[in-house]
Amino acid sequence: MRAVVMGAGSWGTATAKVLVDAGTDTTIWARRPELADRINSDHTNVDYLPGITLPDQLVATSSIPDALTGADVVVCAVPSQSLRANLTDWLPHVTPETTYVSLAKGVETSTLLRMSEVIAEVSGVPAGQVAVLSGPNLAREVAEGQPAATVIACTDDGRARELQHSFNTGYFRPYTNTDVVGCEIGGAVKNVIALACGMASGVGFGQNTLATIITRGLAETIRLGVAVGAQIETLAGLAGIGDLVATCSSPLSRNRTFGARLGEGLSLTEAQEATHGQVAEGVKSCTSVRALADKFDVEMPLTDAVHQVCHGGLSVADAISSLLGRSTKPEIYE
Ligand SMILES: NC(=O)c1ccc[n+]([C@@H]2O[C@H](COP(=O)([O-])OP(=O)(O)OC[C@H]3O[C@@H](n4cnc5c(N)ncnc54)[C@H](O)[C@@H]3O)[C@@H](O)[C@H]2O)c1
Ligand SMILES: O=P(O)(O)OC[C@H](O)CO
Repeated sequence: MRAVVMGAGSWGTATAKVLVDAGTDTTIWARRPELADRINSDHTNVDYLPGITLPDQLVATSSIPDALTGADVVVCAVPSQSLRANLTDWLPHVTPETTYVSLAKGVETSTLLRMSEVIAEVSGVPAGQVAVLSGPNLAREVAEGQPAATVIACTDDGRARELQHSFNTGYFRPYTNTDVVGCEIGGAVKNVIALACGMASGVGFGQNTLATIITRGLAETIRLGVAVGAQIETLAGLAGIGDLVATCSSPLSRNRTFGARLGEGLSLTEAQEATHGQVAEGVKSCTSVRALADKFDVEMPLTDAVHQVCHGGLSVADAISSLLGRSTKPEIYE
């Protein structure tokens, strides 16, 4: 079995390392030839994972045909909003029987489709040929070989189990699940909630506030998930609460860090400049997650507030006042 990881950013590179460490024959595609050359010659990706040594067996290329021809598994490791355009370029070189694995955590803003739906629509393959890998997986920690678990979700359970084997290492433990919807909703919404946690932390609030946002963030994730067909158990698992806690708590999270910069008083443009091109998915996905919630008539006050701060000109202070000024209610409600 040969895997190709399409995208050599933080998570694409860490995932390629996992695959090689699991004994899978792996190629990584980088947009820039100089990055591919550096991975091949120095076994490093200093732009995204400085200080990490990549396995000698990892082969890099900047040629799309060379990367994709003959690949059994295509791992999609580009940002959510660019996946459709990238796939369109890749498709002529992909074998029809290929299994796709989506790493992207977002909802397409133009269509409100989840990433597995975008892959199935663009490629024309059945849903059972598309898997999702999602969990509490901060790229740097995984690349360092720190213990972590993840979920490989696919409606075709046999395919999920084959992939589980290809990604299983002594430090990275994949579980299977057939609930693709739950994994993708968990992954997309946690980025938005991490922005909210970052904002609170940037303002100077402590753990009570963060725990409140995480818990109420999970409540709105579950409301949306159930409305679109997810299983609650998935959202109580690694791709739900697991990823939510990791992302909302870690200074390594780009989303949390982006939110913290807004909380400290930086403008959206200043916060964007400070990311140095690395994607904070929640900034765009707060728009599509909010639109999906509107479509299914689901209440998501934290997502609304993040959207208003990022795209509606609301200050973080006013967002906090408006959230706390809402009418009181029972904790558990429909
Ligand atoms: N970094 C993590 O810790 C992590 C962990 C799990 C999941 N993810 C998810 O994986 C996906 C990829 O994240 P990442 O961390 O590798 O991102 P990144 O910003 O570090 O890298 C993105 C990669 O995609 C490439 N790319 C191709 N087309 C692009 C385009 N049009 N615009 C921008 N970049 C383009 C870039 O060159 C780069 O190699 C995201 O959806 C993210 O939410 C990230
Ligand atoms: O750095 P972030 O905020 O994109 O989050 C990284 C991962 O999704 C954590 O699982």
